[in-house]
Amino acid sequence: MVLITEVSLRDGLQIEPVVVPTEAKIRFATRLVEAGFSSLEVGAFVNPARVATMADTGEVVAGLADQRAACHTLVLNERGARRAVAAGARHARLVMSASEGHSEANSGAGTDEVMRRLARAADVLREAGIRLEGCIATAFVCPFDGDTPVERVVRVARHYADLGVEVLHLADTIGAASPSDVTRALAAVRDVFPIERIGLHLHNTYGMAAANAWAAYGHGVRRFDAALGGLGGCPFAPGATGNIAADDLIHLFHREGIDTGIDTAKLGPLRDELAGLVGHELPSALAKVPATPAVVRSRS
Ligand SMILES: CC(=O)SCCNC(=O)CCNC(=O)[C@H](O)C(C)(C)COP(=O)(O)OP(=O)(O)OC[C@H]1O[C@@H](n2cnc3c(N)ncnc32)[C@H](O)[C@@H]1OP(=O)(O)O
Repeated sequence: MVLITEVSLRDGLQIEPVVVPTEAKIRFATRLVEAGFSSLEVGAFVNPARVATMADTGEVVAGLADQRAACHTLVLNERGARRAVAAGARHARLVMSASEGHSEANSGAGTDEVMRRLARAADVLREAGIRLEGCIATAFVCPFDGDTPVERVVRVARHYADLGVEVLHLADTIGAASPSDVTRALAAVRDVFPIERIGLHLHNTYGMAAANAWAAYGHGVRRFDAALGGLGGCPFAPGATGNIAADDLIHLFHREGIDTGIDTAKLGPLRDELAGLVGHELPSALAKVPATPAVVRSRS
């Protein structure tokens, strides 16, 4: 069994020029849950002047309070943590970059300062009983600084462990990692988090996301972020394109006889709905092929 966190309402939408109405976000998240997703990323408590489409994250979280799925949101500072608490969030994902260049572009501060901010944010979140996960952006390659040394990744992982983070996510923010990069980083952080508490957040910029996911699976990783249709990208990382497509990744696992708990028959209509919300076609492989039940099936 693999846990796929569907991130289109956060990472998917954050790079889109349209602001999707709150009600449409809540409706789409509800349908994702009906399709079998038990974990979603639904927004980010960040400065709305920098990412306008995340301004309603509090309302989205509140609107999904009755859902049985875990609804995750990003928190990058104490202000964001207090907003998460006020919205009644039960899960939060701390985020910081491993590299200095992306940290400055994304968070407006270097990594030392962001570590201090996240410590204050984690205090607020823990106090409210919110479960913490931690994401390391640019864990493999930075668009400004180049390859990220694994020592920088391990340093952030240790900080997260000290803050009470339960699950560590390594993010290939610009989709430039290769399977050996994934192997190297996993080997380094496994001393800090056990493999069952490590997830991968992949982008498909250079077409290597599926290879990276499969390499990680071979090392024991069972948690993956993915966005339906391959929507997404970081607005503060030049050259970043879409997330690994949830529909393609689920197809890969199902063909390999690995269960995801997702009903693939529901993914096509959901992908169409998402394309309608953002106003353009989505780039996943499955978006381009006709539905062929003999191929798109679970062997598990
Ligand atoms: C790799 C990824 O894909 S991560 C996801 C994409 N990246 C993001 O969403 C991060 C975007 N960045 C940001 O939102 C900001 O840089 C933050 C929240 C990380 C830090 O903000 P800073 O600019 O350092 O905060 P600072 O304390 O200087 O405040 C600047 C303004 O933002 C506001 N602000 C700061 N944090 C928040 C927050 N969490 N929520 C709402 N407003 C905020 C402040 O009130 C202030 O507003 P003002 O100008 O009206 O006075």
